[in-house]
Amino acid sequence: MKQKMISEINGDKSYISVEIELQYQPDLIHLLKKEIKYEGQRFYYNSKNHQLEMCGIGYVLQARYSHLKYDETYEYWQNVKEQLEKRVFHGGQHHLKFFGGFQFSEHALTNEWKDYGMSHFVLPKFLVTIEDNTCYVTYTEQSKHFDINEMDEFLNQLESNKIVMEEKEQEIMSNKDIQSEEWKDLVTKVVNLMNDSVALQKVVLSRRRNIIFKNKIDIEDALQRSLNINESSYLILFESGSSQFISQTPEQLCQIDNGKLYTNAIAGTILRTHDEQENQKLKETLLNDSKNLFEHRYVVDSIIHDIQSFTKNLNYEKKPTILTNTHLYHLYTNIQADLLSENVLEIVNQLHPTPALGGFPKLEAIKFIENEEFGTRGFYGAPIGYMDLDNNGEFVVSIRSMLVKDNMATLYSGCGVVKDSNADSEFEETDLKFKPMLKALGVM
Ligand SMILES: C=C(O[C@@H]1C=C(C(=O)O)C=C[C@H]1O)C(=O)O
Repeated sequence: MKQKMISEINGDKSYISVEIELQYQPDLIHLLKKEIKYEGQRFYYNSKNHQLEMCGIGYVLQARYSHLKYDETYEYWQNVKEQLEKRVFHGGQHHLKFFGGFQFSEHALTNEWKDYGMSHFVLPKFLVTIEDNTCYVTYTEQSKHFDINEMDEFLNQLESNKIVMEEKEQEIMSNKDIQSEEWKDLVTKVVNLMNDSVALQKVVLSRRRNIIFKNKIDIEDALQRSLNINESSYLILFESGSSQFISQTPEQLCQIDNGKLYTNAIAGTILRTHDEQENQKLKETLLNDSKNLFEHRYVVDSIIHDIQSFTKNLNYEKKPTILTNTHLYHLYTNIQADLLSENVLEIVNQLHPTPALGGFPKLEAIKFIENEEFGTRGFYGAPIGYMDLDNNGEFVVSIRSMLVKDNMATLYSGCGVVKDSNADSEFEETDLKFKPMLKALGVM
């Protein structure tokens, strides 16, 4: 059914944003495929409980900085909001969001990541949001370019028949770990260092795998495969220029919702088997394993320390529970508090990186990673998410992720190293953490 815009809008503000409610729910992966002409300027976001799915098509503006600029990005969004004329053609709230992320740490921008700013947020021209089973289409444009016919064209495209998405067999030219032996040596080096001195107690070390295909990687196929697995995980795509970053992460950094902060600690891992009886034992083992509990404790304590100055009424379970992924069990603790600050990005900045991705003590661990780890993390393990018009928002820790460029994918995975760690078992754990992206690529 075609939706008609009811009125012309002549605002004198810099941006105009109009929103309608659709009477049906389009398939957003199909939509990305249909809007391939916007490739390089699209994002996709599916929340962990799958209650919020959205995709951005075309970028009206991009706020990008060559440094980590949390405050500036927040100010930028406040300014855009002030210059925005909003119209909603339904009774509810306006769904426009400022989407983006901050790279893992302040490092020299390497070639690999140069399509993205160190801080990089975008305002979508078209945002399609499916929330609580209702679909909204939001069209945003600079006032001087605002053309309601563009919205009509977009709605027509959205309504047009589903396109056929046939998964193509992809021929692999090469599939290689990057510096795997050196990585194991690095794990052993850290373990020795930790046994000699207590200065460093936990460091998360990451490694990469490079897969080259004969043809260009089909990103919509990759997203569809990830969705089919139906993990209790987020699914995110963030495009810029000729780069496409994907993460299927189980890990939330924080959610800010009307003055409340929700965050969690995920750290401590055991590999699942196919035998349910064996799995019950594994879960018991994980819940009582001192190495894993120790790793987990650091993350919980550090989060609590980091949020103390801007929260009150802190609430969390004193004992972790189990988070189940397809191949892994993790230790998991939910943390909630009332917020004293409404600056979402200040909170993101305080929390990132938790020792689940950095280590403990935080600064020493980050320094170690900067100096010793091979390659640049870029958006791997970094905060990616959105802020809305009410300054609510959600950011994830973008693990189980990869950077795709044309026919090449670079996969990232890491694990916490403590003084009892063993290089071979950490290698095996990181191998399993590649699996979500290998599946997305149809490699397994
Ligand atoms: C670093 C990663 O995972 C993190 C590290 C974990 C661990 O060391 O046990 C568990 C979950 C994540 O917080 C990754 O998946 O790359």
